[in-house]
Amino acid sequence: MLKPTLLKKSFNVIQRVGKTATVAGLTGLKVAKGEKMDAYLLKDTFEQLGTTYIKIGQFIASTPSLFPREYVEVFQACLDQTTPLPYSYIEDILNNELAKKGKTLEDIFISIDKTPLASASIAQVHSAVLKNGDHVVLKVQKPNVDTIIETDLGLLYGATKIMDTLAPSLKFASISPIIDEIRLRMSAETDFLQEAKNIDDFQDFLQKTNNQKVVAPKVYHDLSTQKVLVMERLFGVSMIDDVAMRQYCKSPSEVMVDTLNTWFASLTMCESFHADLHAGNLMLLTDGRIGFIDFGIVGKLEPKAWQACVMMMDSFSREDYDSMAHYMIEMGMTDKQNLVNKAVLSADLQRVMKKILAKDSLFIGKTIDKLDTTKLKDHSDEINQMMLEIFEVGKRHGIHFPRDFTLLTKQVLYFDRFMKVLAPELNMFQDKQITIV
Ligand SMILES: Nc1ncnc2c1ncn2[C@@H]1O[C@H](COP(=O)(O)OP(=O)(O)OP(=O)(O)O)[C@@H](O)[C@H]1O
Repeated sequence: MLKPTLLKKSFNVIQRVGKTATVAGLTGLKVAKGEKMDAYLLKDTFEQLGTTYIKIGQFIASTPSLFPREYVEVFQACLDQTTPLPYSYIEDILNNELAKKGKTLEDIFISIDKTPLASASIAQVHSAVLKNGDHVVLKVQKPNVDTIIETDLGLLYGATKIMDTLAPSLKFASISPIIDEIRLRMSAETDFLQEAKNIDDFQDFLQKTNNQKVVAPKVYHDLSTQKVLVMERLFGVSMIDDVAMRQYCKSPSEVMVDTLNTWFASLTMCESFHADLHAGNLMLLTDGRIGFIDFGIVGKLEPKAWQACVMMMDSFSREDYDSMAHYMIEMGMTDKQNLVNKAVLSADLQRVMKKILAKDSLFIGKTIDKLDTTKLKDHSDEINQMMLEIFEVGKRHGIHFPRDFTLLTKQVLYFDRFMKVLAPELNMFQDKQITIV
């Protein structure tokens, strides 16, 4: 039974999300000054409301094309760490899932550590040892996560529809596609068989490219189900900790170069690319190799779209706006290609970009390739703003970037953030050690 307070909360949230989304340019409005405080309040509310809202919060953080910068920034700190569930709940799920395979815990494990390695909103991770002596980790989906998400999203969707009928002028309809998108991402994240496939694809790619520097944990398919993922346990340190990393490598910067080269290569050579590679999902192993973990969120990009994206950035660095417009059209969805007026788009890009470049002394009179790149890293804000402006200009001209381009942008911003700690001297797009295409 739905509690009225829950329903009220949902309406409250939808109202706030509605404001966020409409403010964000769906209606072209600008964000008011007090908006940052609102963003903090909303983030706190989401953290309290649990799984679905935390995931929505993370969606906001990763979709600068849709939400105002204030919200994107504040939601980047949306915490997905929860108080661990007592092991008895996890054991119940393990028993149920293994029973589907005709197995029992006693058949398979010597031991399972009851203290989790990690506990987030969707899953809890425990280490264990198999009967054959292999060290593994068990990623176990928390009870009823799928039902909770479906109910919450259903409620939000329903609330949107009601608001839409009652107050059509508020443009709540624009939120339904957002909820659809979140539902799509969440259903992928709650299907561990899909995650297992993503890991397999990545391992095929490593093998195909003869990459000896990076690994992903081997999946134990015969023990894995939609709710339990059994994987090889990797031993090492998280790349959040650059001091700990130095025990196993000469320079974190070299590790960063190998990480970036592998990820960029995966964009065109792997079935999918890892789209949630924050420093916590990267490990430096005790043997010096790099471990990619947590393949719950992946993206797919047509090689042609990625090539066009790189060419677009290149055109921008040469201040060649005609060429920039050409590649932007190539990147976007093709159905309206013929309707986009390239000359007007080019002029629009030139106007907007020049305005941004003129705002900051760092950029005055310089093309990107002539900038002091050490300073460039301190200006990621301006770079983010440029990305947002490119999205905006595109939108005005009817160009819709590929869906997974948002995931790609988010990932690049992630790299940008932790490179500041691990490799402050490195410039992702200019360093000769890094191969982007
Ligand atoms: N194969 C592995 N070997 C060693 N440790 C692992 C492995 N897989 C996961 N872990 C540990 O468990 C933590 C959580 O795992 P994972 O990121 O897959 O779960 P999650 O629920 O998606 O978490 P989050 O949403 O915080 O990224 C990792 O940060 C890491 O510390």
